[in-house]
Amino acid sequence: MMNTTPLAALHNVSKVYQLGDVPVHALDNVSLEIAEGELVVVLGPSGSGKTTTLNLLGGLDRPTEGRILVAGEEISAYDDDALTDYRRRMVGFVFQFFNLMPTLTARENVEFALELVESDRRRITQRAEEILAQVGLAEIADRFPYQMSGGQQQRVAVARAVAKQPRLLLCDEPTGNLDTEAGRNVLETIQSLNREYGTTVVLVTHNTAIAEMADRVIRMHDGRIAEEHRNPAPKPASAITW
Ligand SMILES: Nc1ncnc2c1ncn2[C@@H]1O[C@H](COP(=O)(O)OP(=O)(O)OP(=O)(O)O)[C@@H](O)[C@H]1O
Repeated sequence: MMNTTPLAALHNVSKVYQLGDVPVHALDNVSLEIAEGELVVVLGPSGSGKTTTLNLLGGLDRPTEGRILVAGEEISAYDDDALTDYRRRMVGFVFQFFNLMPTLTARENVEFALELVESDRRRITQRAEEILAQVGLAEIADRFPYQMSGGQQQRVAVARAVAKQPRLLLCDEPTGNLDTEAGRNVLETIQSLNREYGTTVVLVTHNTAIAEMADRVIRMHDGRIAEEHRNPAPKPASAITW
């Protein structure tokens, strides 16, 4: 049984960016609930508000209007320090461009992220080892990013994001810079973390094929939710192609 209290909720959220004198309505009165353990794919054309939604959920930005609640915390009311603390405790991010530290190995990239939330050196080492094995990278843990394929780098980025066991994993176009096979591998990794650990995932993309792996699909258009449906039989990521 799914918990009925949503893990995350947007209530009548609007976001207006000011471009000089011109207001840009990135989100227009969006309401949305995300259940704990759900894997949600957000689709939509460029400029429809996908990244804005993700950034608001992740506490990288604040709404102009409306409320955002995550795990009972009203993050839209938080100041900068509280938001930083929220991101550290609750959120893992994966971006299109892997954003690994080029001078650190895969293992060190993961350990570096863990150091922000954990001080026990032994636990950091252990946890990094464990998560790299889980995403199938144990053998290349001591390589630097330039010694890895794009897909491997993105899996390190996923490992880094989930090492601290965040409640929410937010992925912005995680396969956008990868070929189909490497992209599929990354999606398999994300799906297995969702299935095995119940990590709630929100994945933003304009690749409609990826929607097949979702529990729920949300389509955005012009800063609004244009359509939303539950997927009765989500596909294993391994079966997706584009
Ligand atoms: N920091 C900002 N300053 C001004 N305008 C912004 C800013 N961020 C986003 N916007 C505008 O808000 C709207 C929504 O942008 P958003 O990035 O959320 O769309 P998106 O659906 O993620 O698009 P893409 O697929 O291209 O990433 C766009 O019109 C964009 O130009």
